[in-house]
Amino acid sequence: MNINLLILYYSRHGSVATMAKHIARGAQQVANTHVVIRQLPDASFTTEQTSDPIPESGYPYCELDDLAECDGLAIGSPSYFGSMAAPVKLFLDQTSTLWMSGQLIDKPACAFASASSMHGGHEMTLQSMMIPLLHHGMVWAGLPYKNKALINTKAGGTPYGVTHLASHTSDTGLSDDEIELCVAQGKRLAELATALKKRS
Ligand SMILES: Cc1cc2nc3c(=O)[nH]c(=O)nc-3n(C[C@H](O)[C@H](O)[C@H](O)COP(=O)(O)O)c2cc1C
Repeated sequence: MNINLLILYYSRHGSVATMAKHIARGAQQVANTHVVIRQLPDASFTTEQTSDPIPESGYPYCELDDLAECDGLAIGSPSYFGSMAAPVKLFLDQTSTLWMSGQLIDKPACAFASASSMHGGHEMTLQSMMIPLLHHGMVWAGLPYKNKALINTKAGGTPYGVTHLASHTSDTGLSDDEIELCVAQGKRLAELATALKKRS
């Protein structure tokens, strides 16, 4: 049995994009896991999408079908004022048809985030993405404390999902603990997606 995981993110400066790649690496440690990575375009103030349909660089933009077809979801955003960034909310607000058809029920989901201050909303940002996915009936996949990096980290990383503490000025990238937690998060999502798909 194969499982399809969707890793969906918005990233303006690259931190969340880097996390997505490490989460994919973890997911790919689980046999028969196919990972699809998709990004989201910027949102404009007029709420019209102004981006070209094909991004200048990186992964294709996410379409609703990518979400409908996944067996598990990792969704990532920068922390903007302690919450998910507008492009992520805009995408989620277009998922009513999936909510009505119940297509995401009993599929596992996790969230990941990057924030530039230690107490500036890591958990709140994860929680903001968790709530709509719980409405969809998805099963939350956090990070258990058996991952020692959760205790050791001096930067990001929470039991609600992996985060990155980005620098205000020049970000030096993810810490070793943050990378370890990204990989653990991806692996756990793939394992849960496999178990839940077998059960259905
Ligand atoms: C509009 C805006 C609001 C932000 N709000 C917060 C915040 O509430 N807390 C925080 O720690 N960082 C905040 N930041 C910093 C970003 O979360 C941080 O730079 C993040 O790492 C960006 O991710 P990216 O590199 O994937 O774009 C904010 C940045 C912007 C542009």
